Amino acid sequence: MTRKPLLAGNWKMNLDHFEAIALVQGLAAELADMKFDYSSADVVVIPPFTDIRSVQTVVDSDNLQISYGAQDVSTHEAGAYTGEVSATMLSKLGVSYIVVGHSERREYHHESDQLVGEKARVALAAGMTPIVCCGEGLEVRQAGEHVNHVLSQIDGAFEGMSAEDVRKCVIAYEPIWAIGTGEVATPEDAQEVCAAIRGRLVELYDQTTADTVRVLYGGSVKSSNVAEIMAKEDVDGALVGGASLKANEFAKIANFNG
Ligand SMILES: O=C(CO)COP(=O)(O)O
Repeated sequence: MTRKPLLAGNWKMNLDHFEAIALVQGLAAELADMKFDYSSADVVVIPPFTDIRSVQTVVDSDNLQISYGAQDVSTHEAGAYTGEVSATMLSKLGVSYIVVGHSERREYHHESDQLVGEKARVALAAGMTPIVCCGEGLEVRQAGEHVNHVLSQIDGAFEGMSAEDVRKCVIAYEPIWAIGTGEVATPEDAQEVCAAIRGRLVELYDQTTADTVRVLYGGSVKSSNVAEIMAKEDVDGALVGGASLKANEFAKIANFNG
C-alpha cells in the first residue's frame, strides 16, 4: 500500500492577501527550480480565509499544481451565524482541504471531539478533504497517556462515520508541546502515535481503511528534520506551521525526497 505523501503548510493567522500571492508564487518558483516532481507528493497551502480568493487566482492563472485549504469551517450551511464561513463557500473557491480540530481551535474556541467530527462531515459533504487534527499536551505526554489521549480524540471525532467517508479523510497528529516550540518530536515519537492511530482505524473499521488514510505529523517540522520523520512507516506527511511561511524552506520540505 503506497500512500502519496502530503506536505501541508498551515499559515495560521499570518500574511495578508498580497503576501499570500507572493508566497504562493515564490513557492511555485522554488519548486520549479528544484525540478520538483508533483507526482511524488501533494503540496498544499492553508492560508487564512481572507487570502483564499487570491490564492485561487494565482493557482488558476499560473496553472499551478499546488492545492489549497482552509483552517476551519462552520458546521452550518447558511444563515444567521455571524463570523462563520460555510463549506459551500469554500468549495466554490476551489478549496480542497479543511483543517478541523487544530489544537489552537480546541484550546481557544473550546472545540470538542464531537464538533470536530461534525466539521469533518460538513467538509466531506461538500466534497473536500478534512485534515482531522489530534494531539496531546505536555502533562498528558509526561504522564505516559499520550496514545490513549489521541485514540480517544480519534474515537470521538470519527464516531458514527462510515468507512467510506473515513477513507477520504487525512489525520494529523500534532503533539501540542511540539507546536511552535522548536521542540520537534523524535521520529520514533511520531511513529508511535501515527501507528497507534492506524491500528485504531483497523479496530474501528478495517485494514483497507487503515491502509488508505494518510496520517501526518505536525510540530516544529523544518527542512532539516522532515526527511527522518517522513522515513517512518506510518508517517505519510507533515502539517507545517512556521516553516511554511518561507517559500524556500517549505519547498525544501515538500522536496524532502529530492
Ligand atoms: O501547528 C502546527 C501546524 O498545524 C505546527 O506548527 P509549527 O510547525 O510552527 O510548530
